[in-house]
Amino acid sequence: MTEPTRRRIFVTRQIPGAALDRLCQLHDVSIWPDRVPPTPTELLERVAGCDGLLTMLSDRIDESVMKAAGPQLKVVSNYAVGYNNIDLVAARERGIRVGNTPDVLSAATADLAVTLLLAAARLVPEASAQVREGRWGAWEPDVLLGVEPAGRTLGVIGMGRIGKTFAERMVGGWGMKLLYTSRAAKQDVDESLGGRHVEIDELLRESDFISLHVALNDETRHLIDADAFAKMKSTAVIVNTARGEIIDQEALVDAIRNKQIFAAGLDVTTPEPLPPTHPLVGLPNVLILPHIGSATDTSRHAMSEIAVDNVLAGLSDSPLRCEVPLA
Ligand SMILES: NC(=O)c1ccc[n+]([C@@H]2O[C@H](COP(=O)([O-])OP(=O)(O)OC[C@H]3O[C@@H](n4cnc5c(N)ncnc54)[C@H](O)[C@@H]3O)[C@@H](O)[C@H]2O)c1
Ligand SMILES: O=C(O)[C@H](O)CO
Repeated sequence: MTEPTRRRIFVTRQIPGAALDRLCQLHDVSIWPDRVPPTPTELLERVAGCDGLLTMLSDRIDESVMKAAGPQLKVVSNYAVGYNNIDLVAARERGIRVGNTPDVLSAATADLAVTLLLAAARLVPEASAQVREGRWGAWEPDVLLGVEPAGRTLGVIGMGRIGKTFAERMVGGWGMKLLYTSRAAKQDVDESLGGRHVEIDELLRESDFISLHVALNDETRHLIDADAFAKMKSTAVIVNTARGEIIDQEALVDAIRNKQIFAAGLDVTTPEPLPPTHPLVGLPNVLILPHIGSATDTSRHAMSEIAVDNVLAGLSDSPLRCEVPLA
């Protein structure tokens, strides 16, 4: 019996768990050894001759990368649910399947959005800094007064898997009233969470807490700009666990400085990493985390399994376990 053909795979970072072992047993796998991503030039060099790529959200997989890989490239498996780093049009034109890792990270990411919302609303970054830096003078009745979510209005922008998981937590736990935007009203959200599908302007005006859960694409880039901040309440808290580019960051800096909104909690920024000298970093009522939404042991192991399954399916010309539609 002939051995199945071993294919060439490039994996752009070491990933948690044992899933890669399955790939290595069947194929010739090369894994980028560093903790920092390959540069665009290094990526072009490393993909040459590959049949499959297992990529991270920080790798830009555009036409030049697909071309550098060669016409035998069958599959790009992204280790993320978001796939804004991949040129889907170029993939479709070249007959390359694209995979992602949905669902298994929804709970972890929704939990982090809750964390950001509560921590930003209670001014945790500044409170913590006061203790660490020896600026905590005394217990005082009127400093570091935050805002409470209970019974207030929550605006969820993008009612997909994570948006809904987050809304369940905030409506169930804090009795929040729910407004949301999405391409269409969601009957299950309206019925189970008392949600109301609204236009974005109404959501921006009425919400006390706003959380972003849309995918990044041409329609959502800078969706939250200076005009949007101008519509928000001065007591509003905004949370972003989606993608940094959905917020116009200069407008966010102005909105915080001018007290147009109360606070912000960000897991995602532009660029990533955000330089420590960036004006957002110095603002006491902005909490910034290093893109850790899916960073739990459970989620990342499950993402590894799906990402490897996606590569294996793509190499055998089968539908992927989680396939991004290209049409
Ligand atoms: N911080 C993190 O670590 C982390 C982890 C997971 C996901 N994410 C981000 O969260 C996003 C959402 O993940 P998900 O699993 O909920 O995806 P999803 O596809 O289930 O939800 C995204 C929602 O955005 C909506 N949407 C997309 N484009 C839109 C547009 N132009 N106008 C209106 N609505 C639009 C879709 O209809 C969908 O309901 C991902 O795309 C990713 O960018 C971040
Ligand atoms: O899109 C995603 O999956 C996140 O940004 C990282 O898990």
